[in-house]
Amino acid sequence: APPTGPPVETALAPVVELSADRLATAELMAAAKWHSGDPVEAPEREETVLAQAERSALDLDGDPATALTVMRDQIEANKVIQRGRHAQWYARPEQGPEGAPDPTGVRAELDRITPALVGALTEAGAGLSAPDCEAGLERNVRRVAAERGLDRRGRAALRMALSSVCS
Ligand SMILES: C=C(O[C@@H]1C=C(C(=O)O)C=C[C@H]1O)C(=O)O
Repeated sequence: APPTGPPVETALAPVVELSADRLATAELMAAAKWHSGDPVEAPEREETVLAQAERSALDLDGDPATALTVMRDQIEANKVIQRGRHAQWYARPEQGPEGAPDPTGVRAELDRITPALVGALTEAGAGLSAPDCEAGLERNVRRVAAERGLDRRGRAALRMALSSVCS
């Protein structure tokens, strides 16, 4: 008999929710860097995030290659949001952020999300190669986008962050 488990749509729910949580931090990081003048791209930090993702996958008996590929997409999507905000604020400084969030705190939040996201991917397991993976992913994207009121750019970034989840 084929293995039974939760429907892939259910298994993907935490993957999509944690990805949306992760993208929400891009707004804070964009504001932090707008104030500090630091560039959006922080290559050393990216290496740290990727190493943590790989380690989490190994610890959980998951698939490190999947964890790395998905996290690379998550990082790219995060930078798209940050660059979009910077372009907007450059063009219209009056729309710029009021506060200057502490980037250390934002990175601590990202460091909590990474193992949870890798755990959710690991839990989804064989569902990621199921024929209905893309459909289940898209239903979750629409639900989470509606729940959180994501705009077009936010939805596009969420899809980008998740583009390698199904294989
Ligand atoms: C979120 C940041 O900005 C970028 C995105 C990263 C990420 O998504 O983890 C990591 C480094 C930066 O290239 C950051 O600097 O921490």
